[in-house]
Amino acid sequence: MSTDFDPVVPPDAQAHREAVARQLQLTKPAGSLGRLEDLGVWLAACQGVCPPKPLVRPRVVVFAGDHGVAAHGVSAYPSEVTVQMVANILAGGAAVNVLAENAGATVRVVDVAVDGDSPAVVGHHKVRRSSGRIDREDALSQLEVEAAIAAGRAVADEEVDTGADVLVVGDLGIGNTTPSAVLVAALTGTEPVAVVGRGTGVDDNGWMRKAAVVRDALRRGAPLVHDPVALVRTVGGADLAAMAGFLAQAAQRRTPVVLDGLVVGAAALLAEDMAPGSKQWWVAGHRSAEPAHTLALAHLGLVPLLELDMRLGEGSGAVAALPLLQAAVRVLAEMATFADAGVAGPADGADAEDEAAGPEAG
Ligand SMILES: Cc1cc2ncn([C@H]3O[C@H](COP(=O)(O)O)[C@@H](O)[C@H]3O)c2cc1C
Ligand SMILES: O=C(O)c1cccnc1
Repeated sequence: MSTDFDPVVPPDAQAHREAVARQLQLTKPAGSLGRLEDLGVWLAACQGVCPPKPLVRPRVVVFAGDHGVAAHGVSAYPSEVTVQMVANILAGGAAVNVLAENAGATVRVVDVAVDGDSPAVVGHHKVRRSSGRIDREDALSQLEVEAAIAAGRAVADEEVDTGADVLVVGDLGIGNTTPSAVLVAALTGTEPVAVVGRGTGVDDNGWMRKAAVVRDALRRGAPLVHDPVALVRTVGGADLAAMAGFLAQAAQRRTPVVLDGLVVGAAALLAEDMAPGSKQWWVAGHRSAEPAHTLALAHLGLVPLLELDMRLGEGSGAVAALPLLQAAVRVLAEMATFADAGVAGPADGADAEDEAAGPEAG
């Protein structure tokens, strides 16, 4: 079944140890590159090799889908924008395209549930047109939720099989911050008002309509919090289900993923429940300005790399962080060691070796 996952294999402990030791041999005071060092160690462990190989094929996958709630005043923009933005991404004009090009990454769009005929996207993974209006009806049928999760998994397999060495997940779909807020509230046990943000920039009246929709949907979803598939079927959507399948499958395929903001964060909560331990293969690219994103990150125990007050989606915050991953790998692989460079190491009595034996991250 599309919803059964094998136990997650953690990133490689031996490569992790070697990377921690190598960081101490490089020509810098121990620990002086801070979290950039941890990032390099994690990527070496994900690759199972130290020094790690440069990231040569970063790939961004944007999952697009519409939402029935968008017709009820929860967004500052109309639903037509979704299909129009799919075209914009395919033409290379969206923020994610520019940020991806800046990082040497390529972008793919997967139409899972766009309400209209989206222009040519590679492969057919469409589950339905728009997900159901979650405050009154289920987002998906049982067959549809299984198809959506399977689609996300198949896309992850395709990307890994064609050489992606790091994956970035993005979202596109007017209204999608509403089901995402519901999922985060349900899975973190939070009050509706604390998860409702401005999304694309709704005004006060829009915010109140959104809060009412979140409250009603949360009531429908509350009994299902221990069943992630039932939860996303009832109060999520096809795009969120596909993202969850993609995230869990990336972990199955031992491929690192950079997470984006609230929408991807909601899918990550689902994926971690579907395949516990998957989060060891993810890094949080940024902290979105959406309040529910902070709750999702805290629940997953992930600390974001960037805090730029971004609130766009499309994978933009994750792609903005991608150059840090590339830098972290190169530092660990390309810096000279004290021995190579003829630079004196720590003075006698310094405790660099103690630090090497310290607790392992990740
Ligand atoms: C032009 C435009 C480009 C976008 N790119 C991502 N989003 C983001 O905003 C939408 C979610 O916010 P809400 O829940 O308030 O509708 C999604 O399309 C998401 O991908 C965009 C939104 C717009 C308007
Ligand atoms: O954080 C996000 O994922 C987000 C925020 C606003 C709009 N769309 C997505």
